[in-house]
Amino acid sequence: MVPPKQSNTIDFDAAKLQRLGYASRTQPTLKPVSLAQLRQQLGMQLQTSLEVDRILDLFFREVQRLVPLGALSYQLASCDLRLELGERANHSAGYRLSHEGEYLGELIFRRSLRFSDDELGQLESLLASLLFPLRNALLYRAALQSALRDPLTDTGNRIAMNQAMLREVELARRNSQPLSVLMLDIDHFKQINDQHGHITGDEVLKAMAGALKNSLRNIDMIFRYGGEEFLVLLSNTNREAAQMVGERLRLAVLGLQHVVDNRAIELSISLGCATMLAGESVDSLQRRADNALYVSKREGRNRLSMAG
Ligand SMILES: Nc1nc2c(ncn2[C@@H]2O[C@H](COP(=O)(O)OP(=O)(O)OP(=O)(O)O)[C@@H](O)[C@H]2O)c(=O)[nH]1
Repeated sequence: MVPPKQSNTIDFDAAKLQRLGYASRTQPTLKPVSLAQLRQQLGMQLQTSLEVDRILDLFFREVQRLVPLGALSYQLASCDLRLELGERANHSAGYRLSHEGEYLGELIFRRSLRFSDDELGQLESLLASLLFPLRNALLYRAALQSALRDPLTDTGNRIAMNQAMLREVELARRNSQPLSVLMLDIDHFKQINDQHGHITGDEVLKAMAGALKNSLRNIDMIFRYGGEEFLVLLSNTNREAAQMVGERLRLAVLGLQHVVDNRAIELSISLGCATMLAGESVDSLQRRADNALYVSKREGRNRLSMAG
């Protein structure tokens, strides 16, 4: 941990916190305790979960038995983790967390009153109880993620795809929202492998996945379900919007300049799109998108076909 610095900050993010629903969350009043008691209790409580957000939520709640806080924010950019709890305020004390040289993220306490030196000492002491549970939760999260991701393209794998399809179909049905699926496949990929070798083939796969991801919204999900086959799940997206996204993806890949031996490899994809029908099953939705992809291949490739 590096020493804290107090700072006065202008509260640009309060509106965002409110939107996320954290601002209105009221904290139950817990009985005050001594520092030693709280450290002991935290040591046990924080081991009851392996979820980062649950651990930080517990920590935020418990610490306030000793030091009143307005908000706690945590971020670890390398893991795409960002968490905001409570209501933001002007005064902050920030800590860079690390454990045996391993960086565990940045944690900031905030409130409207300045922190006293005593309070900062207490916060630092309590932070020590957070390090082990937080590190374990981060390791667990990384293990879970690697079980669900394709390491070459950093997209979801087939297991993640099956889980997401079930979840999104159920959510779309419950919320009466549209859901669309795009299935896509690189054209003549075998030729690329045959002419330039598998390593180049792998590089093309990576570059293509990157181009697809850059053309999607954060909430869209992309999975590699076969060698050179990808599925994109577009939540809350109707047929017309999905058709636009599909075209955007097709053009993004067409515009990719992948150069090997001073020559650009020509790349294109074929796509099939289906939008969920009332009461439709996961299998049927996927099958209709796959059939549409087959139509695109049959009709000459480098095109998008919409399922009827
Ligand atoms: N480099 C590389 N190649 C792969 C990977 N997975 C599958 N492939 C190759 O992808 C190629 C797929 O070939 P096909 O199914 O014939 O399809 P295609 O050549 O793309 O032809 P169309 O889809 O009909 O346009 C095969 O040569 C596989 O070996 C991978 O992870 N890396």
